[in-house]
Amino acid sequence: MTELIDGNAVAEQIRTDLQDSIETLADAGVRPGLATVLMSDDPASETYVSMKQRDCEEVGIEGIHVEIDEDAPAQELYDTIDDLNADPEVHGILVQMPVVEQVDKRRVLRSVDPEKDVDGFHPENVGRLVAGDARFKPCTPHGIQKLLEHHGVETEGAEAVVVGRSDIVGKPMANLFVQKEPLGNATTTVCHSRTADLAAHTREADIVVAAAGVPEMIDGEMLKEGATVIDVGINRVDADTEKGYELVGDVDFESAKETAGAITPVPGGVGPMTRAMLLYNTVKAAGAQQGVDVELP
Ligand SMILES: Nc1nc2c(c(=O)[nH]1)N[C@@H](CN(C=O)c1ccc(C(=O)N[C@@H](CCC(=O)O)C(=O)O)cc1)CN2
Repeated sequence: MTELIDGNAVAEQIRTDLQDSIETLADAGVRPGLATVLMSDDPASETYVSMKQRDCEEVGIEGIHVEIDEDAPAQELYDTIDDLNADPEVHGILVQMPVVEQVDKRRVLRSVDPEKDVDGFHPENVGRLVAGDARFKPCTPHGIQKLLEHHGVETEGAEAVVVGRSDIVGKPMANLFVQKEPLGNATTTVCHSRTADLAAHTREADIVVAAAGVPEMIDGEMLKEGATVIDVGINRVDADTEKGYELVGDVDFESAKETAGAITPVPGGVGPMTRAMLLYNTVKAAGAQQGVDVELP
């Protein structure tokens, strides 16, 4: 029987477990603050940011949302980041990606104070992750590690294939899998758009992380029997539904579940975990900045 890896359930558990740390901070007079910044009219980005703000409210984090017109000069975004860096009530800053074309993405990543960089995208934090001394693990790959842990999936000695090499998922996921630490120690291959024979790699994998952004590109024939399949893709494809689209992953779920031992659904798999780990990083940031020892789940 194929096991369904329920991201909503694990995320709910993490939010519940974070309550103790949030209370510890409250006892010290600290309310964690997370600023989300959106400079885009992409409907998916708007959805994600409002979900993140709703999560903050639910767990007792102060959510601050800044929306910048997508046609505004890039300087408005750079100035906003400077203001949030200087605001002592803001412990975490997240600039929703992708940013509009007039903005220099690398400048944005460099501008966020590394101690408030709850995405873990600042070059200093990327370097620390690679060096095995992560300050903030990027939310999606960290969430995937938590899913694997909750479902007892062994990474040590496993063959892991990461499909996709994005800065947000593919690269940090591969870096976490190769670390000499729990939920690491995997023999890791990164496949991408120029990989000659993708299926030859995925068929050897005990763990497949699909993060290429191509709807349903991985099917059951491309998998090893019993593999754990983590689907990061959240693609909106036209459909005859109320919203005019449906969400599909990078994995063809119906086909893959015939071969996989365990699999995440879309929606309800990795997405909720990305949001839960953002709360986790915000609580961690608040504790570090205010000198309060918080125990994290
Ligand atoms: N600054 C960042 N930008 C982006 C990140 C990130 O980690 N930091 N990741 C992605 C997408 N993402 C976060 O913003 C994200 C994707 C999906 C979900 C989610 O909860 N998905 C739900 C379905 C939501 C829906 O109905 O559309 C699910 O899968 O169940 C949360 C966050 C890009 N940008």
